[in-house]
Amino acid sequence: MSHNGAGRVSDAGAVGGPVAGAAGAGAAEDNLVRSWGRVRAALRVESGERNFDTWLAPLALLGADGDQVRLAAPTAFLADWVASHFADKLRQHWAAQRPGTRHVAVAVQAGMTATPVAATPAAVRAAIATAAAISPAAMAISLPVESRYSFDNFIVGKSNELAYNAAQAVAEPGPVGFNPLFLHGTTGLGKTHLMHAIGNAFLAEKPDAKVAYMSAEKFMVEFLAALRAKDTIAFKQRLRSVDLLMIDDVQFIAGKESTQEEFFHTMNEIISAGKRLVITADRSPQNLEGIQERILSRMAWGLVADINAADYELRLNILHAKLAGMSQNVVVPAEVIEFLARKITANVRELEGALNRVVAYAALVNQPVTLEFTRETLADLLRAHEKKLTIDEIQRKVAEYYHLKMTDLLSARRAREVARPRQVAMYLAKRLTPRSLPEIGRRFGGRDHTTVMHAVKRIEELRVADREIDADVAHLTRLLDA
Ligand SMILES: Nc1ncnc2c1ncn2[C@@H]1O[C@H](COP(=O)(O)OP(=O)(O)OP(=O)(O)O)[C@@H](O)[C@H]1O
Repeated sequence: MSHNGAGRVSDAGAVGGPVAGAAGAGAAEDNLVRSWGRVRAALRVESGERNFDTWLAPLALLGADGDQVRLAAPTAFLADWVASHFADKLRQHWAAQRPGTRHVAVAVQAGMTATPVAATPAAVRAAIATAAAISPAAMAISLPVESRYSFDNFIVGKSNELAYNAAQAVAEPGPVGFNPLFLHGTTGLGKTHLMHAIGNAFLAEKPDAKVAYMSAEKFMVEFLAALRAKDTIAFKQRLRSVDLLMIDDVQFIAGKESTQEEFFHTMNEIISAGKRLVITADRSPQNLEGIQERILSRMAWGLVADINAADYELRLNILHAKLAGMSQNVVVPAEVIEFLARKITANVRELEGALNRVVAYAALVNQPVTLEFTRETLADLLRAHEKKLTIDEIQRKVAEYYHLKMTDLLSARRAREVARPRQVAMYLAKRLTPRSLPEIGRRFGGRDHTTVMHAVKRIEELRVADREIDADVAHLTRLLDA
């Protein structure tokens, strides 16, 4: 895919750039955030909800200077896509908001969360609200929760059931046995999802309640802005008047002393007033470094629930649920779902992203989703997850599968019942490992590289002509988890 038009892809500007960073609360940045809100609103209408959510919602505003606006995308794929499909629109809408804008650069910002602070729908809604002459200060408590995250579409398994049950308890009216609720787990395992689900369920029970959700980074940015504007009293009052306060990714304030001071007092006031507090972090309180002891012990007073990596069964259930919720009419065979669940193990965000990518691409190029199509579409992602398969493992599995001894497989015997499995093993070694033909030859009893080449060719032909061999190879590939 080419980086045409707006895709003057540059290095990612720092997250601490003019908009997303702590120092970015000035009037110019406010204007920029408001413009971004309007650009996004226009794009949402123009492109349709589905396209917008898939391709444009994950973008974050990094900043602007001269004739250029800088955006960030969480993956290279998305950056490419946006550059090649939305370049003109982005440029056109930005130029309308910010005269003189001639380029919109989309940078890849690895590790960026799906909803960076400067571009969460909440921030955008708040930005639009601000544009409609609500004072920026009102943003602090008016950050709405996202309706698309609910308890209903959170899939429960062993790794997250404690967190899920605790979250439900916090959302129910009536007394809660613990406060705060502290949810922790590594990235992309559903902490933010659960927070929004709490907010939605709480508001469903008590529509007049005041609910605030914000990232710890946003807490800091707003607090520092209030400090600068000598308006901290209003900041404190706004935040402490809520019925349910949720602070996401609290590890962000590690080492930020004045913010921690304020955070500690906010926590205390909320808890002692009997309001609910939910906090998330990427690790447990005892493993958070750079956070004041008194904050840690306050957190540990409540309920600390961890979310662990999803196991295979949960990954499978999540994929089925996400697929059922998709609007595209694309058939995804069970073997593809199983393949994704087997391969993408680290976090749910990535799992969901992989499924979206395959489905969106299949719809775009009008092709059926097959295992091969999935492998090709996700080649970069899968490479990163590849476990190092060795020739030795392949030989063992093949020998076992065909009920042969290893010594036979590696011997000089040419009888068909040994020679064919040997060719299959060579073929798999070539396809599934980065080893060269001469090296594979050496590992198969010192054979020449032309023998290996011949074996690979032969099996390729047989896979087309002989169903049984094709099924054997497919089965072995699965057994090898490749
Ligand atoms: N159990 C689950 N069921 C359904 N969807 C899930 C589940 N767990 C995670 N997800 C989805 O995975 C994506 C990432 O989750 P989320 O943003 O909540 O992660 P997180 O733990 O807050 O990550 P980070 O620490 O990076 O902010 C979301 O789209 C969320 O809906």
